[in-house]
Amino acid sequence: MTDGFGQRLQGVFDTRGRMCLGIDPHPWLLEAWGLDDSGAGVREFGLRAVDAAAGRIGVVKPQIAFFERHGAAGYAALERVFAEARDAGLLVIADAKRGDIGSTVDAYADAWLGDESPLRADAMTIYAYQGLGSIAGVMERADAAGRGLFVVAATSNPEAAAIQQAVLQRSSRAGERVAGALVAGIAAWNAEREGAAEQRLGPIGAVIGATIDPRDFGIDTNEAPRPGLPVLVPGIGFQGGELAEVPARLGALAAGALLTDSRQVLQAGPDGLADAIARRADEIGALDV
Ligand SMILES: O=C(O)c1cc(=O)[nH]c(=O)n1[C@@H]1O[C@H](COP(=O)(O)O)[C@@H](O)[C@H]1O
Repeated sequence: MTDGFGQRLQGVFDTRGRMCLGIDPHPWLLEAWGLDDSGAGVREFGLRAVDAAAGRIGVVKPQIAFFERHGAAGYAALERVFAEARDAGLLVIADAKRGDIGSTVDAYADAWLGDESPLRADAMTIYAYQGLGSIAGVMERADAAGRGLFVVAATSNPEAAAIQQAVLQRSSRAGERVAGALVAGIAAWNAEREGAAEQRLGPIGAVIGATIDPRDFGIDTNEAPRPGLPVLVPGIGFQGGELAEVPARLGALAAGALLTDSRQVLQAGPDGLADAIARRADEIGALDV
């Protein structure tokens, strides 16, 4: 049986550290890198980013939106970038942020997590605002395939708080905040799986931004879930999140933290990127988690 996503992510933490490079080919970055804003441009950008990450860190997170802007050519570029990343031994998180009724979201899972899909990644980002039950099938599929999910919980953008801090009315978790209930629900799902007791990290994780305090979102940071919860932490650097504050803010959840940085590192340009990644990875490696 193949290792689960949680075990593979833990293996990366132990050997390559906790940095994830976000691959976000913004038009202004393409220009700064001397590349066209085209399918060929985003492919070249993605391949150079993978090349710079390989051997230095363990995870990359292509932001699908910037490839999707180029239609079929953008998707062809993504397939190449994913394949190169896999060949380089990097874990790939497809930042696709999908969500819908269960039967539709299952098809998204086929696209991003299916063994035969050319777009298969090791994990994807997903929304559960149509109910955690709407992604129950995807959680099962991901786990069965040794892949993972990062469920959007408490995001880095300030305008998200109104919805993510709202208090649930009708649910077995009535009275809890949306983000806190999602995190608790995921942790409970991870814990109920067969073999969970032996695993340090579960397959289903949460997105918790570096710019916010998870306690404001009703997220329990005092008690470590068992198995541990993978936590994708965006928002450091360009969005103002302070790396040094992340361990204290996440508290008991810091053990599962994967810190992702896109623009601040990418703006070093193709020639400076490898050094910029190495510097950021060192800063992350020095954190007390
Ligand atoms: O899921 C994400 O990665 C994500 C969640 C979140 O709360 N905030 C957030 O910025 N992101 C993504 O993380 C990346 C952040 O990029 P930088 O701000 O350039 O580091 C973008 O691709 C965002 O779409």
